Amino acid sequence: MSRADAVAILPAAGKGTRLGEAKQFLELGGVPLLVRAVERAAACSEIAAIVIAAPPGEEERVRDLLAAHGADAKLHAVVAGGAERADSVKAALRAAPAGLPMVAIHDAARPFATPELFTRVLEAARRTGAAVAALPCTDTVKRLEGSGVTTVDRRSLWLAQTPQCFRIEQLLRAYERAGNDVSVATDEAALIEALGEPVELVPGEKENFKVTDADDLRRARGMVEAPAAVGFGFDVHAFEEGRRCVLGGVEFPGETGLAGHSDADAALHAIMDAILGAAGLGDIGQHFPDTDARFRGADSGVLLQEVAARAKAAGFRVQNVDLTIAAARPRIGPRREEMRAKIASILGIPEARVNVKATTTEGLGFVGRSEGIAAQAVALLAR
Ligand SMILES: Nc1ccn([C@@H]2O[C@H](COP(=O)(O)OP(=O)(O)OP(=O)(O)O)[C@@H](O)[C@H]2O)c(=O)n1
Ligand SMILES: C[C@](O)(CO)[C@H](O)COP(=O)(O)O
Repeated sequence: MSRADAVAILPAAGKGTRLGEAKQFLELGGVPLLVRAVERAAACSEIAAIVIAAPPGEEERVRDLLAAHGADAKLHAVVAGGAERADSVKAALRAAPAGLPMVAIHDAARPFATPELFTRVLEAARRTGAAVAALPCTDTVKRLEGSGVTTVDRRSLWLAQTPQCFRIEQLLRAYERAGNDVSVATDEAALIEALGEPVELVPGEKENFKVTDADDLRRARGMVEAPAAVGFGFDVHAFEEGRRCVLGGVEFPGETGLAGHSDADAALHAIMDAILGAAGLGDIGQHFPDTDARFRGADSGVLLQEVAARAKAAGFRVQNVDLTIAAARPRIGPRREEMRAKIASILGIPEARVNVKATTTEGLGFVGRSEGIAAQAVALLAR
């Protein structure tokens, strides 16, 4: 029968040595890892209260983050964690509310455990005293000793996850018995095993992996973030006698050019804004301000290349671009394929992924009156 008899403890005081930075505050799709882990525990109806071990000095930050994400409904306390995982868990246990006989310990670095997994492990722990989510080993396991490799019988091997659930009195007894040896235990169940008492293994979840290194972080982000992003760009430049006419990276000799700080290529500017928009990087004015003398007369092709590089640095690759130029003159049609090739080569993508369209606006508006040129573009970027 289900009952709210458990406190969830989330150790979140680690330093993220293997990742290269503390990971509990890193965001997955705009939500910090720790907040996601708390949300999963809190969604289990059998969890009545949550205690978090934060990096010392970051307790307030953790409280504020949970409140900001509306994830603090079951929060009972945030305490300062310790140098080792066991120190953090013990500090949290000391702050657990009285009257709850069960504890579910769950890594703040496991953001994808389902609430049902908490329920299943708690049910087993009420039966056995101690239970752990774990996955059977599905790869062949090798042992390397010196230069000798042998194969280990995997049929009895399981990979432990969290939640790990216990009767609180039993876990406290295990800590007491372990004394100073506690820091060598990489999980809590090992302490119960050391007492010679049973631990039940409950089938875990493949998605409940621990974010330990950079590959794990990429995988976690891939699970929650959209695989692609779309952006829209729009630009207008007025004609100005005496300037070169450059559009879509192609020069139109003999045609009146456009006014602007750079070469005023409205078409490439629209593409740049579409890419920046998809990557969430603002607009070209922020990247190449017209108050900066370095961009006077700049080749917009070079700027577009730089924009694609900045989008790539932010984790995006341009997939395709669709451009529409609104111009009474020059005539775009005869130069369309040249423009496609130029844009594709600047972006480093096949020509088939660049489309160029043109309209004269049927004589209407500022374009129709030949006062200037407008360009619109959409870009699709993949992560
Ligand atoms: N002194 C510590 C060490 C770890 N943890 C927590 O225990 C969980 C599992 O630890 P791990 O994945 O190893 O995280 P880190 O200790 O941060 O990573 P690393 O070992 O690479 O430094 C994490 O939620 C981590 O914040 C903790 O509360 N206190
Ligand atoms: C508790 C644990 O997540 C079970 O797999 C694991 O042992 C934690 O180890 P870490 O080295 O602290 O990441």
